[in-house]
Amino acid sequence: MKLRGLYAITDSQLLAGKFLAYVEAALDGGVTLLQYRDKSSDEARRLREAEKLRELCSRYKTQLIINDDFDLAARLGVGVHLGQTDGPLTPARALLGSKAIIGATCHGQIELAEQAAKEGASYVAFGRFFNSNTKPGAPAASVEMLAEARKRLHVPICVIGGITLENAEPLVAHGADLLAVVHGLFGADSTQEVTRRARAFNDLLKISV
Ligand SMILES: Cc1ncc(COP(=O)(O)OP(=O)(O)O)c(N)n1
Ligand SMILES: Cc1nc(C(=O)O)sc1CCOP(=O)(O)O
Ligand SMILES: [Mg+2]
Repeated sequence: MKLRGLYAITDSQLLAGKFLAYVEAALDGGVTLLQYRDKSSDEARRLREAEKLRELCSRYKTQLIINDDFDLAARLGVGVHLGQTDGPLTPARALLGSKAIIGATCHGQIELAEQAAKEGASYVAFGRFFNSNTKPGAPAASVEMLAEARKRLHVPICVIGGITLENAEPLVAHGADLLAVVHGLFGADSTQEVTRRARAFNDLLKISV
């Protein structure tokens, strides 16, 4: 099945004290991929939280992706997202198996995406498209590049970086399959608002949940 939909990404600071409640609210509104992104080195907590997310995802039939750490992904039997400095795709694919979802960061460079697709990436991620609270220093990507990438690539295209309900539409119109969002989804005042936003992102992608 082609990967398309809302790609929710967790943020340990933003979700402090409301982690599982906000994640479940998002899943309730419809999430195709959920990424566990925790940049700390507290391995025991990371394992505990990832296990809880795996259980939640299995209840909501959502695919869990671990950021950076393919050993943790292999331990849990889930997918992984790898940046340009997080290790090569080929051994990750060998470790996780042919069915695992493996994503690759490609910044604003179509050549990186072509290479990642050749090495077996399940989706390629371009960004940052807008100013991002979560990762302000990420390299920039443009809508023109996205349109060109759509013509050249046959793998699902994920977009990331400062995406909100207000600015996502042109990205969908220019070929994005997956909208990867932290603040624009979880930076909400209530669980009800998280669910409403998730549903609205799915409406933008014309996905019925
Ligand atoms: C879906 C998605 N796209 C891009 C990234 C960024 O990955 P990376 O460049 O490795 O940076 P960190 O997230 O690890 O700080 C991502 N995580 N997810
Ligand atoms: C983790 C990440 N990677 C990016 C990239 O461009 O590669 S932007 C980003 C942060 C996404 O969070 P928000 O939706 O809050 O901007
Ligand atoms: Mg990374």
